[in-house]
Amino acid sequence: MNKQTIKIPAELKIAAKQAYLNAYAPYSKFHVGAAALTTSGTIVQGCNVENASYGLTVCAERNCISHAVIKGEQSFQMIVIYTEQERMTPPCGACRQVIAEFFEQSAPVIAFNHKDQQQVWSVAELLPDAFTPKDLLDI
Ligand SMILES: O=c1ccn([C@H]2C[C@H](O)[C@@H](CO)O2)c(=O)[nH]1
Ligand SMILES: [Zn+2]
Repeated sequence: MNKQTIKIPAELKIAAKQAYLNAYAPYSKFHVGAAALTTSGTIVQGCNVENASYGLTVCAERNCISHAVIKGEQSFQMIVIYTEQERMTPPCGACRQVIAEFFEQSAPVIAFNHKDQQQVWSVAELLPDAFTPKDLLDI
């Protein structure tokens, strides 16, 4: 994965922005949209969904991946995360673990904002030496 040459489909960014509009974040007011491109080329969306019991909040990235799994998609090319923050929003630790379950180590995770600034990480950069299905092979 070359961060300079990675091609992000315009539709993927549009999908993340659209999901952002549905974020349910009355407590933090921190709205997040995500969209993932599956290996088969389809786009799935997610937004953060908070709860009055704060700890039950689910992030946009994990909702996006679960949404894909529900649709029968378990393999991905990339995921984009949209916020309207000056600082690009990286996935939290829980989301990094779930991303590592389904994405190649070299797959790009792209954060972008309303000014179309962006930051790209590989899955391996976000979660080096991740615990993944390969670590369960001995049981
Ligand atoms: O990458 C991130 C970071 C945070 N959040 C959500 C969780 C919570 O609803 C709010 C503030 O943490 O933003 C996401 O959805 N994705
Ligand atoms: Zn998260």
